[in-house]
Amino acid sequence: MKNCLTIAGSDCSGGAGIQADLKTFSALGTFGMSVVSAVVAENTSRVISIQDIDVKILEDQIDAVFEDIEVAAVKVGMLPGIESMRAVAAKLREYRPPVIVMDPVMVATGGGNLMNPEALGTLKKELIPVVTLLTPNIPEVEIIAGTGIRTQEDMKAAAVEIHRMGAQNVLIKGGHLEGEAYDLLYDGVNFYSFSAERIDTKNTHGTGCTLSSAITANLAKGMDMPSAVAEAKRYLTEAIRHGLAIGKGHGPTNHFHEFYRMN
Ligand SMILES: Nc1ncnc2c1ncn2[C@@H]1O[C@H](COP(=O)(O)OP(=O)(O)OP(=O)(O)O)[C@@H](O)[C@H]1O
Ligand SMILES: Cc1ncc(CO)c(N)n1
Repeated sequence: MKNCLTIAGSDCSGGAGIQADLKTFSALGTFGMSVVSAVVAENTSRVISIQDIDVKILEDQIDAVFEDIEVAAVKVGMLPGIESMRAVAAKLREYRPPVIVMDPVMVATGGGNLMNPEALGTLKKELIPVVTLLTPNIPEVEIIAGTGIRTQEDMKAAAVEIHRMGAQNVLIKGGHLEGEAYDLLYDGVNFYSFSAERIDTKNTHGTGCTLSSAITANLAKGMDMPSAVAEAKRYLTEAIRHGLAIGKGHGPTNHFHEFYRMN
């Protein structure tokens, strides 16, 4: 079995963050481990408050995993500010895991800032250059690349720009655009399109976390990048289709739908 590590925030309501990542890692047959970067008091409707984890114990958690266990792939999710970004970037440079997938989480589905906007420069300078794959949504692309995104051509241009910043691969998620659920992968040479039907639901809490951790698990299992993304998207689409009407706001994705188990 391959071992996957998520470095991310805790969502006490279980739909996003490390909780979504660990459920996905398990559902896809990998062994999941987690380093907590922040504790977020949130639910399907709102973010109440956030406590950043002290940098020392953030670093110690990463050391605890890497000094003892072989890590096939790392997923990085919410990093709340400059200090946590610097610490994680330094540890990733030190331990050099074979795969690093980063979801540059900025805002929760139900609203609420999860990243200090002042950390944008650190994200660009220290983290983007070390990642195997960056998986921004449209608003995150607009902030990172500094351009408005309305069309698939805009997505292509922004993917090239983010690749230039140092990300080996870029997957721009089109969930925030209208029409089909269209995502675009760029590996520095080729573009790959991934389309799925848009499911009419408000239960989309944790979709981004689920997709990036599914890609991480698939890469850990040895798939190439386009296959890992295609399979993860298939998993996610079914997890949304069977999404759970839990809570009063955006319910979570469902990791135990029959479709995926049977396939
Ligand atoms: N209603 C939907 N039906 C099908 N696929 C969807 C739907 N909404 C989003 N997706 C897909 O879910 C993935 C996540 O996309 P999105 O752009 O919503 O990311 P995100 O904003 O980072 O997610 P999160 O809500 O977790 O923050 C993408 O593959 C996107 O195409
Ligand atoms: C902890 C955490 N990470 C990521 C997201 C993105 O939806 C969230 N809502 N909460």
